[in-house]
Parts: sequence; structure tokens; C-alpha cells
Amino acid sequence: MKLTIGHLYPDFLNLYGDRGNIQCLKKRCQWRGIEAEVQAFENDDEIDFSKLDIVLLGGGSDREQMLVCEKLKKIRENFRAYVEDDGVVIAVCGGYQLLGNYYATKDGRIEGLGIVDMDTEQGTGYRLIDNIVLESELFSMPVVGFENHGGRTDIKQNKPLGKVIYGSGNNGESGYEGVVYKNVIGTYIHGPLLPKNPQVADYLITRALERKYHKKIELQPLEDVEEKEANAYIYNRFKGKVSRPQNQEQLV
Ligand SMILES: NC(=O)CC[C@H](N)C(=O)O
Repeated sequence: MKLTIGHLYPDFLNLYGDRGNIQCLKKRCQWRGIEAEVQAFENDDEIDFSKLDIVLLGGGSDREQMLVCEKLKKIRENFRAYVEDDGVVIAVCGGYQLLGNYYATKDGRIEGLGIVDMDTEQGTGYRLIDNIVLESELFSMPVVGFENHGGRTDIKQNKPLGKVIYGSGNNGESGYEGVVYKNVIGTYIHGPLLPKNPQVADYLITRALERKYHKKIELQPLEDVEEKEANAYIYNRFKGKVSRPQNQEQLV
């Protein structure tokens, strides 16, 4: 079996090493004898979504989001068709915001893809910067990571990725984080999301293989000893504590 992973605009959206998520997907495929090819798309590269099995849209600063939004406009309809056809997407932070209708910053409104019905406003408050821990119906392990965003996202009627156990999540108020729409996962957890959360990586790989090969896939389990220990430790360390972002002086 083989998967092709498309990395969209790594020249703009690669905050906090989103490339590590690609490496993780590739490695976890290879360890099971599944071939994994990565294609990076930059500038005005033609993107043939029919050749892709997983798409990664990484994080970026407001400035980079503003620039990349022009490129996204050109691929919007093909990207939407891919998602509606159950194409697998993992979108992180800035990329997550861009899946929605818009991201309104104090310097202007950045138009999103409008693929998932959700809106992001910058607000006038501080950035939401802290560790984050979630419980998700999709995974038996807690989902752990780090968030750093000024935007507050309203996912409306969509399903969240998880319930916030510690941290701020989508907007610091709803108690929820991320979004799940068809085979799309959007999340504010960036940097090493997938290396830290192997179940999220395997979920994406499974969905992509099932879509491509039209059959039920049971991935060969991997040990993930360190990840399980680390996630359990982090969960117990943060559960019951209240996140008070330390950088409240860092206004957006
Ligand atoms: N870390 C990111 O990708 C940041 C996303 C966006 N620029 C924000 O600050 O909300």
C-alpha cells in the first residue's frame, strides 16, 4: 500500500516545525511496510488533489497567513471537492484558521477557504499561550501539546476535536478545542502534534488508507512506550489546574 502526503505551502506555513508532523506520518507508515511519499507545494505549483491521500496545512504568523490566503483562493474549489470526497486533512493553528470563513485581525480580514463553517476573530485580548491537554472521543490517549494563538475560533455547529482538560483551546471560553469535519482535523496544537500523539497520526493514516483502498484497515500496532508514558504524565500533571496564560502582556 502507498500514501501520498501533500504539504501545502511549507514556505509560508511552517511555524514551530510542522514538517515534523510529515516525518511522523512517513515513519509510522514505513514501520508498517506502507510506502509514503511526500510532495511539497510552494508558490504557484499545480496541486492535483486526486493524487493526494493526506494534506497538511501548517501554522503561520498573521503576515504569512495574509500572503498565503491569495494562493488558497486559487485552489479553493479543488480543495473543497477533495474534502467533500472524504480527503484527509490535518490543519494546524494558522492553517486551521484558514479552513474557516475568515480570520479577522486588527490589520484586516484574512479570507479563509470556507471549507469548514467556522469564524476566527482576533479580539483585543492577549495571546493564548500554554501547554494544552484534551480528552477526545476519537482517542483513548489524551491529546497533549502546546498552543500559541491570538485568534479565537467559533466552530459553530461543528464537532470539536476534544474537550479541554487544561489550556485555552478554540477561544478560551467554550471548553473545547479543534474541529473534526468529515476526514478533516483542525487544531491549535502545533509543532510536534503527531509525534506527541501517535493515535492522531494513526487515525489520519487509517482514514487515508480506507478511503484509497475501499476496505477496513487495522494498522499493525506500534509500541509507543515513551509517548504513552509522557502523555499519562502530562495528563496527571495538568488535570485540575487552571491555565493562566503567562504572557498576558503579549497583546495581539
Ligand atoms: N501559531 C499560529 O499558527 C498562529 C496563528 C495566528 N497567526 C494567530 O496568532 O492566531
